[in-house]
Amino acid sequence: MKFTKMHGLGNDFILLNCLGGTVDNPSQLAQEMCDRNFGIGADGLVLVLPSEIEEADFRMRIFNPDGSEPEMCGNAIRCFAKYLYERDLTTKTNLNVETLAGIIKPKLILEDGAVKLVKVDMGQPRLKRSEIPMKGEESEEVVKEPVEVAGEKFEVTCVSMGNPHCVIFVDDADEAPVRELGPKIETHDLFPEDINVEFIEVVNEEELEMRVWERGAGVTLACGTGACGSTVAAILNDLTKQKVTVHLLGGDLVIEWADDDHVYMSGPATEVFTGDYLN
Ligand SMILES: N[C@@H](CCC[C@H](N)C(=O)O)C(=O)O
Repeated sequence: MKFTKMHGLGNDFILLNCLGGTVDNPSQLAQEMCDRNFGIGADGLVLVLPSEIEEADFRMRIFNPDGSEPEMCGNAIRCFAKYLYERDLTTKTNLNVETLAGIIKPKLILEDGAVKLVKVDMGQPRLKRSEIPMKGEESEEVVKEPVEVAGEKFEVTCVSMGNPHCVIFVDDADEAPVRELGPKIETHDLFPEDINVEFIEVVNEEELEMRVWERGAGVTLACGTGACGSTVAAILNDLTKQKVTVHLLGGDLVIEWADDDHVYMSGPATEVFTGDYLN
């Protein structure tokens, strides 16, 4: 089985070209291929699929290393768009991609014919409690809500970018208890579909420092939807301007929650190698 290994700021993926037919049991395959000791090793398995809906050019499915299927992945969709363009599978530089979070629109920014950056219209953030989803009485937004985890109290701001994010503001991102609290918050009773957890230090009005624990994956070097959700959370808390640079362990993303209520994410995508998986 031919595969391509790519990453977006160190958040790494295995891409499979399924334009001619999909794979059996992608959930199982993701668990095997993403294993860093017994497989190729990755934070997710991405299927490149045709779309059957008229407004979309292609369809992306992504599976976490634990086999679960999230609605969206920001870093993967930049890799997805670059993969299609560089393999001449499309000539379009503006794509409409069907995902479980709706149609997401990556735009390739070229320099001397090569893909330099990908700017993605990630759509509107969903703020209602039921949209995140989060248990409890319905509210228009979940901002600075007290939550008790492992005997400690935290204030959380929650945002859905198609997939769910729980944002906690901290004084020092490097000291954030990502590995200790991440898994406990991920599976907290409040979140019926589990949740991604972002620890955010506000550097200034235009910069955030982020550490992330991803649902179904654990610590990763970057999370695109997480950077978008965290920017929205920072703005809801009056902490930053509408456009910020988010510093992640793997590099920087520029995120803007624009006047049209859409969130825009700009960042790189990198191909690392191709191979043949012997299964
Ligand atoms: N790394 C991703 C998000 C991948 C999905 C996530 N683990 C989830 O379960 O929602 C990104 O770049 O957005």
